[in-house]
Amino acid sequence: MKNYEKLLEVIQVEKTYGTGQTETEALKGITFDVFSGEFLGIMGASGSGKSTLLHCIATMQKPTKGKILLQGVDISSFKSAQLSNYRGSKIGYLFQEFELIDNLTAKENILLPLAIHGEEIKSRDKKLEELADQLDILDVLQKFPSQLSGGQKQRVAAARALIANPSILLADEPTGALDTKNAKNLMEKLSTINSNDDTTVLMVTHDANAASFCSRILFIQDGVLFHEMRRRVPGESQSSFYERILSVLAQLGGGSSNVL
Ligand SMILES: Nc1ncnc2c1ncn2[C@@H]1O[C@H](COP(=O)(O)OP(=O)(O)OP(=O)(O)O)[C@@H](O)[C@H]1O
Repeated sequence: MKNYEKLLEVIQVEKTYGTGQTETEALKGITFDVFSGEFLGIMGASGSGKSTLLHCIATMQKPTKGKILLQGVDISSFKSAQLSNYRGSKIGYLFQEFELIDNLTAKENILLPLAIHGEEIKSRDKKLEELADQLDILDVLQKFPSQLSGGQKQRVAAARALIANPSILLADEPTGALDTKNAKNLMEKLSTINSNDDTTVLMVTHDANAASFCSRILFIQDGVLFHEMRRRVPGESQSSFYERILSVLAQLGGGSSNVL
């Protein structure tokens, strides 16, 4: 059994966009912890605030109120060098639409975050090889994004998000642009990396299949926490967890569909 430590604390976070008639309260005071080594899912209907939450954690948005602490330190207190370190090596970000750079090879895309942060790239050769092996992209490293399948593109993007050894991988709908087979393949690989390397993952998803790989799921409704569910240990099967996820989604208004 893993020894979980508190890695991230989200404390009463509120986020309001716009003012007056255009004002939208995307997050209305949300509180939860993320423990080191866990695979945490965030689910909720469209517009419930999931991406806003991830953007606040990634410092792409600033909460209107509340705090986010990484290992006890308020991320809003970071000055530019700390902020750059946080964005460059404490968090990794995996987007729905891959966001690879077309005129760089897969390998160059993966190493880009290190180049941006002025790291000695050679020292990461071992990490690159290890990730490429884990994500099954060793034979496409010299190819350009246009020469890759959607599944390969997302696995390259995952390697890029993980190359700097982040404390936490933030994944925003990582299977959203993939077919069922590639989605399952990506989730299996992320799940293995999560358990073997103890990489903490925080993943927003609409997809109950993808969510069934998580160890815990937070359900958000209208900017607040609606429900929390944990995969039973030891040994709840993925299919049993999947069925329980579907039943919560149904309460949230998702009907019998596996996608909200
Ligand atoms: N930049 C923005 N300016 C104004 N309103 C915004 C902005 N971004 C999001 N919103 C609003 O905030 C609310 C939450 O949006 P958010 O994108 O966080 O939801 P979500 O749960 O990720 O949705 P989806 O599943 O559709 O991606 C929505 O009402 C949305 O219209």
